[in-house]
Amino acid sequence: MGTKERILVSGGAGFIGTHTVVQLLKDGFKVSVLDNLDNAVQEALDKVRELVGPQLSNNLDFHLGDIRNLDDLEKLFSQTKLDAVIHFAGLKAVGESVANPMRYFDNNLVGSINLYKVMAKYNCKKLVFSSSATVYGQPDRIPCVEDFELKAMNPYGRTKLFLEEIAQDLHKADQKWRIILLRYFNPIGAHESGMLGEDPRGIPNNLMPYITQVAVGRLPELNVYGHDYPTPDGSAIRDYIHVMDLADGHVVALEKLLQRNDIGCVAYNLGTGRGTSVLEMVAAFEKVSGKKLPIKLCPRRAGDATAVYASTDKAERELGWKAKYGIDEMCRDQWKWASQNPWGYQSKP
Ligand SMILES: NC(=O)c1ccc[n+]([C@@H]2O[C@H](COP(=O)([O-])OP(=O)(O)OC[C@H]3O[C@@H](n4cnc5c(N)ncnc54)[C@H](O)[C@@H]3O)[C@@H](O)[C@H]2O)c1
Ligand SMILES: O=c1ccn([C@@H]2O[C@H](COP(=O)(O)OP(=O)(O)O[C@H]3O[C@H](CO)[C@@H](O)[C@H](O)[C@H]3O)[C@@H](O)[C@H]2O)c(=O)[nH]1
Repeated sequence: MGTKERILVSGGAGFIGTHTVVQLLKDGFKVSVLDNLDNAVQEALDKVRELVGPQLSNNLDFHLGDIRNLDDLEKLFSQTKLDAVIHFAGLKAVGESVANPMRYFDNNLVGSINLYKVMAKYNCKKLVFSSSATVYGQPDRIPCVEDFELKAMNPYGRTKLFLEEIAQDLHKADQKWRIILLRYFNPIGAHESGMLGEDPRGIPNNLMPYITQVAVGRLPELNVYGHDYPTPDGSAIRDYIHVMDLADGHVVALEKLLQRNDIGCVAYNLGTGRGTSVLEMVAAFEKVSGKKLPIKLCPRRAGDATAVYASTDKAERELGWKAKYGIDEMCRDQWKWASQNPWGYQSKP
């Protein structure tokens, strides 16, 4: 297979980024990763290289840099011809964004605007953007359909909402832009090899990393936030999606972006279309890991929705993409990663 275009993957050392880079390299793309390692480590990209082997690793280069710094972007774009960008770089902790909104506006908004300026200057106007189901706010109806009204519930969500609107405006002003906005539901799981996975810094905010750290003994028990929701078991429902399905979704979106000139600026949900409750997730994880997870039933977490899941029709119809994996495979791969790497990419501190 010959090599294809060169893709800039901003934030490519992070959780979703590393899994996507593996699939891009395997698909024959050349990849330049730009990451400031704010929430990632170099070792993650070493694992990517190990996974794809020495030959495909030649198609991967890493640039330590920050999208808030125009010089870092200029340096990269002036030295390398980039054909498209998958833009993952950003901060994503909802609670932190409430406490420190300026950090989120600076990193996610200013950083992305810088990136788009430099992309335009170097005539690289093909973009896949990491949006989020957070743009649906507390949806009035489920499943969430792409043309629902959007709303932000917190500063993190506001950055995603603004960035979707900024992308629409960019395209309105200059039709050479081709932009795909991917709204991820709840990405979990890990590469099936157990070599790549999510490695959050500090105490995890999200359900699956928390469950994992309880299972390996790093945390004593799981707090289940809310057991009085109007759902069958009283806990909240989300649409969890295997990170490898998500990675494949990026590859198909990118292929479409490169092949078609009638993309415009368009949003797709990436989810499975199925909802799973917190307690169902605990049970599924216990089954694959053989570990009993101590849980504590706690009050609802402020700002959480009762039930959120995706309509996947549009992605199926227009991208030809559908998630392959279910909850059991997500838990299996999450456990493989965690049991092989209980302290993530680095050894026990
Ligand atoms: N994981 C989720 O639940 C989820 C859900 C919806 C959307 N998203 C979005 O997907 C994207 C990737 O998420 P992830 O889960 O892989 O997170 P992550 O934190 O693992 O990856 C983000 C990467 O971006 C890098 N980064 C952050 N700020 C940067 C900057 N200014 N310059 C250069 N690099 C920078 C980080 O070091 C990290 O490697 C984010 O934009 C996130 O908001 C994630
Ligand atoms: O220790 C925990 C952590 C979470 N939960 C619950 O588990 C569910 C899922 O929570 P979490 O994993 O934090 O995901 P969300 O709150 O759905 O938000 C994630 O998914 C959104 C949609 O993609 C993104 O926008 C957010 O950035 C990302 O954190 C919620 O009901 C939480 O209350 C617990 O019960 N205990």
